[in-house]
Amino acid sequence: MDGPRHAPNSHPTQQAEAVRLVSVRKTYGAADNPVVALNNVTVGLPAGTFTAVMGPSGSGKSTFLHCAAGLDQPTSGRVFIDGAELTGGDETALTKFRRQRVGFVFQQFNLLPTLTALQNVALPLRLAGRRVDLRHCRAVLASVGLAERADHLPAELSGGQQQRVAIARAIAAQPRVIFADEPTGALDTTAARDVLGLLRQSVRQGGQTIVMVTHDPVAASYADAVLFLADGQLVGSLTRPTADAVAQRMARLSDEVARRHQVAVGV
Ligand SMILES: Nc1ncnc2c1ncn2[C@@H]1O[C@H](COP(=O)(O)OP(=O)(O)OP(=O)(O)O)[C@@H](O)[C@H]1O
Repeated sequence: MDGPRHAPNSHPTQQAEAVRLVSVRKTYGAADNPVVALNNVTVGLPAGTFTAVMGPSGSGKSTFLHCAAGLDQPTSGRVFIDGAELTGGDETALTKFRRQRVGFVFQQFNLLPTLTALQNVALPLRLAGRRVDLRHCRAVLASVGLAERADHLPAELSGGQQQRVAIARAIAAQPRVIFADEPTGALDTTAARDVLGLLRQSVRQGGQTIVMVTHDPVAASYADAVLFLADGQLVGSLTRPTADAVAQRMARLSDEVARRHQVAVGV
C-alpha cells in the first residue's frame, strides 16, 4: 500500500480551530434503552487541515460527521464551526448555517441530474442567496480538470468526473469546512486517487479544512491526521499517517472491539 508524501502545509499560520465538538453525545431510540452512537466526544480540528475519521462498523463515524456538520443535532454537547455555535438553534437556523459555512461531498456524488456540471457547481451559491459568479464556477471546474465538461449533464460523466464536480461544487462556495462521507467509496483506484489528490490540494493550496469519513487506509493516508472511533468514543489518533500504520491500527481496534463485545455478551 502506498499513499502520498506529506508536504509541509502552505498555510502554517492558520491554526485557529475550524471544528470543535465539546462533550458531544448522540443517542438513538427510547430513553430507557438508548443506542449510544457518540459518547462524550470532545475534539478540536485546526483550520487548514485534512482529518480522516475511521473506526470499525457501527463505531459512530457517520454520526460524528452528521453532528459535526449540522446534518443532525447531538442529544447533548456543543458543536462549533469556525467559532460559531451550530447547536441549540432550530432546523431553519441550522439549514442557514450549513448553507453559509459548510460543504459536503457524498459517496454517491448527489448531483442534480437535470442540471449541467456548471449549474450543479453554482447551486449552493444560489441556494444560499449569494451572487453567482459563473466565471469563478468555471475556473473551479477547470481546477478539477473539467473545463471541457462544464455543460455536460451528470449522466454524461464518469463516476470519477461526477465526484470531481461534487468537489468543485463544495469548493466554489468557499465554505469554512468540507465534510466528505466516503468520497471514494464508489470509485475505482485511479479515480479515487484523483479525488483524494484534489481534496489534499484544496487544503494545501486553498487553506480549506476537510473532515473525511473513510474505511480505506490508503484514503486516510492522504489526511494530515486520522481520528479513530470505537463504540462511539474517540480512542486515538495518528498524525502524518501512512496507509500501513492506519491499517495496523484499524486491525488492532477491530480485535479490541470484538473482544469487548464478546465479554459484554458473556462469550
Ligand atoms: N437512526 C438510527 N437509529 C438507531 N440507531 C442508529 C441510527 N443511526 C445509527 N444508529 C446506531 O448508532 C451506532 C453508530 O452508527 P454510525 O452509522 O454512526 O456508525 P458508522 O461507524 O458510521 O458505521 P458504518 O461504518 O457501518 O457505516 C450504531 O450502533 C448504529 O446502529
